[in-house]
Amino acid sequence: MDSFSLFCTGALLAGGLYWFVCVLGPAEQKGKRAVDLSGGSISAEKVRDNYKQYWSFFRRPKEIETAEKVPDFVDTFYNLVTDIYEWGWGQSFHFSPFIPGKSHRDATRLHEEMAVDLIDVKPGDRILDVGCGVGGPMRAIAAHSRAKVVGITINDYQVNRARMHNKKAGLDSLCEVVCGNFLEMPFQDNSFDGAYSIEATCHAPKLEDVYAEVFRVLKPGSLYVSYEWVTTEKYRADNPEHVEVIQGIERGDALPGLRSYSDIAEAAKKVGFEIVKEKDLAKPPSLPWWNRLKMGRIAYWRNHILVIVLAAIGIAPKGTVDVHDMLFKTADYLTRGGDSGIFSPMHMILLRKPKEAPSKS
Ligand SMILES: C=C(CC[C@@H](C)[C@H]1CC[C@H]2C3=CC[C@H]4[C@H](C)[C@@H](O)CC[C@]4(C)[C@H]3CC[C@]12C)C(C)C
Ligand SMILES: C[S@@+](CC[C@H](N)C(=O)[O-])C[C@H]1O[C@@H](n2cnc3c(N)ncnc32)[C@H](O)[C@@H]1O
Repeated sequence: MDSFSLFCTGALLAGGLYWFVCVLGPAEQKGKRAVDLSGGSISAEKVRDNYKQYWSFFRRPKEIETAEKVPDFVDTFYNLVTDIYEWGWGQSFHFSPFIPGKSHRDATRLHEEMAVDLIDVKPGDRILDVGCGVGGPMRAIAAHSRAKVVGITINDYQVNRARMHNKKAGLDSLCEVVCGNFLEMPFQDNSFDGAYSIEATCHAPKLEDVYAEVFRVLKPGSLYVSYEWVTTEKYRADNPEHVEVIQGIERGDALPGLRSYSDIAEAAKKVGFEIVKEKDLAKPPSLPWWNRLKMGRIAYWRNHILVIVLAAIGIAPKGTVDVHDMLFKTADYLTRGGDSGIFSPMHMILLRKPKEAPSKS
């Protein structure tokens, strides 16, 4: 081959690689690039070990005996997945019903705005985002309601990402992010005018514990809405396929056991909330929330090849391939959970802290 052909071949290969990594890299355009994938606060050489520890802890979610260790492993999980989520999904780490003619971004925003509309807040109110991720919902909600949103997440890498995004969006005067455990929140009693949680309380080993904390920090008379991950009335514990799907969802999403839809209101009543409304937002006429996962399948294959290449050449931490592989399989379990109707990630419950404390008899 003469030097001109060699040059052309090299340029073509380099151009192709640039296109594959930097242009085609994200499943959709989000801001995080494939070349920036990291293990969150975990140093690159420890990513694989942390993944193995995570995996052996959550392998059999229903058999986790040490519930007090769950928040630490959930923290590890978010160190491992936060960059991949941002790269392949965006800044809002949740699902939303499919809306024909609307982009995923718009459908996501509408699902978030619905939460704050339900809790009836006024501009200037102080509201709590329980399990805020990197703050996608928080920013949409602050911009829509002009309320001041305080978010809490167990993962310090997410705190930094969220603060950076808030600043970039010019919303840092309305959005504050705190690193902490939602099972023991660093907030005063009766200090919030409202609260919401979007697909986050499913990480709590006992739902009552997180609901009790939200109850404590809310002002009397104020509202709390939660979008819960649940098994539906179609789930049969004696059906091996149902069990496989639910276990697959639990393992790949750091869940210490999914709850049944019928347990949610019970937990809320137990800590003193009044039930205002309860509705599975995934049910018809809503269109499938899992459409987006199905539509992304080819992109996830491409992403997997990209992650393998980036890890092989030392740009991404080695364990990223294992983490991506786990998410790839989890996407399939979630899709099967949606298709079969045995799982919902948006069982909505709207709760009120009573104005008067119930009298002790
Ligand atoms: C509420 C939770 C997270 C819900 C979703 C935001 C995430 C659940 C599964 C994730 C993903 C699966 C497949 C990934 C794909 C292989 C990769 O190439 C790009 C990112 C994914 C699409 C990733 C994105 C986020 C999820 C959809 C839980 C944890 C309680
Ligand atoms: C799936 S993400 C959802 C994030 C956000 N609500 C959204 O929709 O983008 C779950 C969030 O809950 C947080 N979380 C889980 N367990 C927690 C705990 N014990 N204390 C505080 N945050 C927790 C995680 O750190 C993560 O930010």
